[in-house]
Amino acid sequence: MNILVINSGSSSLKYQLFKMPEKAPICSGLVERIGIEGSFIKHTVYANSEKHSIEEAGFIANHGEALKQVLALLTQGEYAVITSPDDVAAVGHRVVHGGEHFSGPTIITDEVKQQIKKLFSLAPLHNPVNYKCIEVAEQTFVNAKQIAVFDTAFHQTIPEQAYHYAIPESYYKEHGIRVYGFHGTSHKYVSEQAINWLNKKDSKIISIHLGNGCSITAIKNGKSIDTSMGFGPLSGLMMGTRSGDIDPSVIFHLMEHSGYTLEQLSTLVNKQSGLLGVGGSSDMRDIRKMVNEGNAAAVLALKLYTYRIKKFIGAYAAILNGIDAIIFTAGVGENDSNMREAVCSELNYLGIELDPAQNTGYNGELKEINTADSKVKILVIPTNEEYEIAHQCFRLIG
Ligand SMILES: Nc1ncnc2c1ncn2[C@@H]1O[C@H](COP(=O)(O)OP(=O)(O)O)[C@@H](O)[C@H]1O
Ligand SMILES: CC(=O)OP(=O)(O)O
Ligand SMILES: [Mg+2]
Repeated sequence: MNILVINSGSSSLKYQLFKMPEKAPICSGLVERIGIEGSFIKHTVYANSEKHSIEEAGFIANHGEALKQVLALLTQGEYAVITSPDDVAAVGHRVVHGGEHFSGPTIITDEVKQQIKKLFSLAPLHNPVNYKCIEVAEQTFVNAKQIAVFDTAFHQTIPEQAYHYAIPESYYKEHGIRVYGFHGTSHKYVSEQAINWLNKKDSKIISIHLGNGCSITAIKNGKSIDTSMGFGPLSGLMMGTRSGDIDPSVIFHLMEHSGYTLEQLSTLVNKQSGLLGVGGSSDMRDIRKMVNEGNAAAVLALKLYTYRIKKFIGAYAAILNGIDAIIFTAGVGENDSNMREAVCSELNYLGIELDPAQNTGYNGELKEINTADSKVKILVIPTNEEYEIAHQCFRLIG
């Protein structure tokens, strides 16, 4: 059986087609820099233990356009892997916000779609796009099962003291206002890899997912016990275009004294802040280039971004009462060695010591980048949300 997985991130669209139960990828690909200059698609086909990739550059304005191009690559031309829509038995969709309703992989029905729709305003960069991808997949793969796997699911184990905001209980009970947490599929996947690597079940791990969206999770014995994103994927670390933590007084102030509307405020903190708002680009590669050219705004953006991660590592070391390993993953975490070095500097008090010689020449596989004496393992682990989603879908329907 073939399972196609569609993973829409805020700046990217990733996909993989797996042959199950072998868990063998037939093809994989990604569209990057959606909506900003320099968009491109990379499509890789695996056959006879070889892989062939093609890359196409050209501005891609939104996720709808990206998905259209992906479907064309899957079904047409030299690197097509699907001859009939019925080659695909199931489509696994990453859906970012599952709210209170979903704690595991779920067959998509009209009712499920309505619930995903209700959460649009809480995950404005994700749920609308996830919904759109579901509709396109339903029209394209008419006979396939459509399955949603939610970012929020892995964080269901977070205890009350971490998920309850310090507002009256009725807001939780009646309105579902609590920490949900996101990037759960990624934190689950990389922490399981780390636990295998450590060969230790009673583990204390800090997983740092730095993509366009960024979050950090404290994981004790394989279970999420706290995470930096909250009611929506907006709080915590500084991100590509999102502010991360901000005192709500700022919002009240802008409403009261500058006449900001709800929509303007949402746009400000979701789309115009973070690396883009402070440094001038949402993409860390651009920020690095600007820093090298001496751009002061980009230098400041990098400072804020790094500082916030360090602060959370300290907090999570405290709630875990120790750390066995920290994990760097996703676009920035996997590719930006300077970021890893800056985050780990002056954390020797916590037993975190990075080895600069190990921190270079990353080849896309799990790598330990700490010194031999470091008490804490520092791991770079490529995330694979698509693999985890395919696995969960297969368990549901296989
Ligand atoms: N070589 C690189 N060096 C630094 N940052 C990178 C590199 N490659 C990708 N990135 C960063 O990773 C981000 C994309 O990460 P990804 O996890 O794919 O994002 P998404 O949140 O859309 O899923 C880009 O916006 C960019 O900031
Ligand atoms: C939840 C989230 O921010 O996801 P992404 O980083 O893929 O945009
Ligand atoms: Mg992502």
